Amino acid sequence: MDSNATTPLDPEVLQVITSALETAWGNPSSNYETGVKAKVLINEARTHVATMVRCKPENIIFTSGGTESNNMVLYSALQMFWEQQNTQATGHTYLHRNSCSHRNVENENETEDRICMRPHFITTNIEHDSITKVLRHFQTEGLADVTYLPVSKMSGRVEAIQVLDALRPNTILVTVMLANNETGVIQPVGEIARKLSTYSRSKFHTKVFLHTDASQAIGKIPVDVHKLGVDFLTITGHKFYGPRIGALYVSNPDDLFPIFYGGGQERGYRPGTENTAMIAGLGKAAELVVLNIEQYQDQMRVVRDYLEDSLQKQFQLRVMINGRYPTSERLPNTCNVSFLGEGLQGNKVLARCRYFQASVGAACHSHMKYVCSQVLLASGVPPDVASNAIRLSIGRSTTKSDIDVIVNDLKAIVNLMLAEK
Ligand SMILES: O=C(O)CC[SeH]
Repeated sequence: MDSNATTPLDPEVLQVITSALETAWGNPSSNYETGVKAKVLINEARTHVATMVRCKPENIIFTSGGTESNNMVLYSALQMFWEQQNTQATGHTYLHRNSCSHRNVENENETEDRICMRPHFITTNIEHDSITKVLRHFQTEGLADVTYLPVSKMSGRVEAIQVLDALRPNTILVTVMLANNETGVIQPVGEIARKLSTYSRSKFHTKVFLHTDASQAIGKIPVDVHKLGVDFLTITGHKFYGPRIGALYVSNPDDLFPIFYGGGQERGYRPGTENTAMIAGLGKAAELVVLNIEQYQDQMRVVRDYLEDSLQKQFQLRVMINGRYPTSERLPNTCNVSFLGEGLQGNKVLARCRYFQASVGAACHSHMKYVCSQVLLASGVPPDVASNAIRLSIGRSTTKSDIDVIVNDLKAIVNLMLAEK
């Protein structure tokens, strides 16, 4: 019941990986048969991943996972900003970042003719750490200014008008996740793209790039990069029954800069001898999504809704469904729920459940001393409710009979904990 943390390999994916490990071990850069065999698998996988997000194969770069894909976008944006400044004849003196790092434009009165501009990023306050911590690093190092837009406590979403209001002449990238990993709330990325493109060009005569981390959305809802209108989109294999690698959609590869250097693999954007078997597995996982996304989506939604109905019947006023807002859409598989009452902290309830495993929030925070989810607090969930939250995320194989077992397990544990008080 923690599919948003990770998913097992689909059996067909495992079979493809195993076969590739055995038969496609050659170096894909080698131009003899053994290498060519590997290269063919990689190109087939690229085509399947491209089809999954409705783009051309040449717009897909394979990476080690969502974190690397997100880092590539953010570091590329830094480079793009300086490329733009060095070529734009604007009358201002744009100093290189090293000469700006000691100066904080936001706190100094810069004379018009020597504006020391740093790139400006716009994001939200509910992003994954592989976005937030990179941007915090940029700020600490004086490399960029960042605006963290608060999502609405009434919808769990950020609105396009907030993005437009935050734009500055030096804004280079907007990054907003497509769906949140804890609440499942889907963000209006397509609407942001439509408004951002016209507004930034009319107001600042610059292109502001748009990225979305689609890690939690792919495999649960249809994802079409052209409908979304994004310049970059992050893909994470282990969220949709694929291997622990990832990919990055890039609308214009010329806008992408490598974050490390080596051989010419991935057209130089992501050097390193390719992980052929895992790439082949990612391609199979993508192929399965293309073939089955409607079925996956419907199955997950039916079971998730049955879960929430069952919890409300069993617990009535003692249960709160978090992340469900009248004006927002949610991923079909995510249920964030709190059992109300003193002593019913989410981690304590889960520690006593015997028939299923789940989490109180993002897996990458599980090492931290338990504090309630910052995402839930940001999304308007009161602290005493957020501290009692557990995240239940349905998988492709979760059934209604599974849900009956889980709800009965929760009922027994919560009643026991209440009786012990
Ligand atoms: O939300 C999760 O568990 C995956 C990201 Se760390």
